[in-house]
Amino acid sequence: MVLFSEDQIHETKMRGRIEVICGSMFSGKTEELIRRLKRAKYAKQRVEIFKPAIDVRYSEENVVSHDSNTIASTPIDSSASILLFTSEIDVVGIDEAQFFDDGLIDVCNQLANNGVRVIIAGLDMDFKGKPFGPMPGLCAIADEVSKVHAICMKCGQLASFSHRTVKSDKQVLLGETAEYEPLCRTCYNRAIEEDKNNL
Ligand SMILES: Nc1ncnc2c1ncn2[C@@H]1O[C@H](COP(=O)(O)OP(=O)(O)O)[C@@H](O)[C@H]1O
Ligand SMILES: Cc1cn([C@H]2C[C@H](O)[C@@H](COP(=O)(O)O)O2)c(=O)[nH]c1=O
Ligand SMILES: [Zn+2]
Repeated sequence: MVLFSEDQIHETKMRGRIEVICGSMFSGKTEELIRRLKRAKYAKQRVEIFKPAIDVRYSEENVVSHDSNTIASTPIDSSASILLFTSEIDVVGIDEAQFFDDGLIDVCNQLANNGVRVIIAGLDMDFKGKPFGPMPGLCAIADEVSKVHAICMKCGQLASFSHRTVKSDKQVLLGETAEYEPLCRTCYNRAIEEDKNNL
């Protein structure tokens, strides 16, 4: 699998395609998204970046990684708004895609069919280990999916799961290290068993 995109044709030539960067929290999705978008800007491409307006964790306007890398973005409430901002655009970046409606799948297909390179970052699974929002559909239509991993906070192996450490059953609960920890499959299953026993 090609983990990081360094393909000259994909990066600098006008050709519609969909790239998905997915994984658990703290796996480097936003950093990788920002890296690809900054490279597109160096290549003098016209770039537009979107995030869900509900994601006000680090900034209302910018896309910001856990390591404080940042890039300016347009916060929007609905995936349909993306089409209003993307005439004359070469590359579209979307962060926290799991929070968008399912209409995002059609929007991304339309953009790619019109020659736009679409780069999407999002959580593939919620805290219950279930597929999150439009992410499975986006993975299905993507030309390339990069699954990235955090480091398990309990054993140091690669982590694919986001364990919620506070009591809440809502699917959407914004948070960082005070609310979530990335865990590998073994440590996640153990933590879920412990959570059940502590109810
Ligand atoms: N357990 C962890 N494993 C890996 N990176 C971590 C961990 N905890 C904190 N980080 C930090 O998170 C950064 C990745 O942040 P970010 O790109 O925002 O991730 P994501 O968008 O996937 O949540 C890493 O560079 C590192 O500084
Ligand atoms: C697992 C999980 C996460 N969230 C929230 C928590 C954060 O605000 C974002 C994920 O951000 P990151 O850039 O991937 O670290 O999503 C949630 O609402 N529900 C969940 O199940
Ligand atoms: Zn582990």
